Amino acid sequence: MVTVTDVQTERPLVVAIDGPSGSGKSSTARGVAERLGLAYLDTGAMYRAGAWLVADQNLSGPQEIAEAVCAADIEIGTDPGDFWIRIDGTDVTTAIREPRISQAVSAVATVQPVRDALIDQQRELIADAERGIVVEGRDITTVVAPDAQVRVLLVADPQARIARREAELAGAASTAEVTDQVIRRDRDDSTVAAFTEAAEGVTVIDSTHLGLAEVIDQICSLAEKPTP
Ligand SMILES: Nc1ncnc2c1ncn2[C@@H]1O[C@H](COP(=O)(O)OP(=O)(O)OP(=O)(O)O)[C@@H](O)[C@H]1O
Ligand SMILES: Nc1ccn([C@H]2C[C@H](O)[C@@H](COP(=O)(O)O)O2)c(=O)n1
Repeated sequence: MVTVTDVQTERPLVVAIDGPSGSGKSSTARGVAERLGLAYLDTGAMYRAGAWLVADQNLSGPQEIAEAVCAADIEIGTDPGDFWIRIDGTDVTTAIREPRISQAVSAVATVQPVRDALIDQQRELIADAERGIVVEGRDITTVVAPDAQVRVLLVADPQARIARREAELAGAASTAEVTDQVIRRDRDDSTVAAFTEAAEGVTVIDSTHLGLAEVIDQICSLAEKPTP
């Protein structure tokens, strides 16, 4: 296996991708990781696993949520071709994508002790990725890995993001529910993570009128000339 390193520092390559809901972060990050032979970390899935646990145990309030999620054992796969996630030994790979979890996840992701615990774990996973990694979420370019050699804010118009999510859910949620999952969720999530504007040094890619392959091409081009 070839190891992708930043030639100037010999650090394994880290590609950080942030953006609002439905902008294409997961699909793009997986595609970049597959093309460059890197690992892939879906940090949103970790918050979703926490939300699944909170729903499963019928918990409420920041204190109960923090106690349960911070004590939980979250294991996550980093192979872009074989994603899985477990919490306390239960496989929740499929369950975390249910609309009820999308609706509830911000209430977990906005609890600061939960963020602190998951950010620590995310940094450990990045440090362990010897062949380099693509990491996507809301605070990767700013908090989790601000020293990543490639930092991208992936955006798209709200109408495009809602339409993409509606197409993906294929009637499983109403337009009002999808709009809530995209617009209200971004509003809540942006109270704890800065993904509505690019931080200094972060490249903005607007995917509104770009196909998935074009976005992957653009990020792979950035990876060919990473910031030291
Ligand atoms: N450039 C693109 N053009 C058209 N459709 C796209 C593009 N990128 C992603 N999609 C589609 O849009 C939908 C949302 O993409 P994806 O799940 O990758 O977004 P996301 O930013 O990770 O969303 P979330 O943060 O809500 O999980 C998927 O159905 C995906 O196939
Ligand atoms: N780094 C991150 C990643 C995700 N979140 C929150 C925001 C989302 O509502 C939720 C699920 O993420 P998704 O799977 O939709 O990308 O997790 C966050 O706060 N920070």
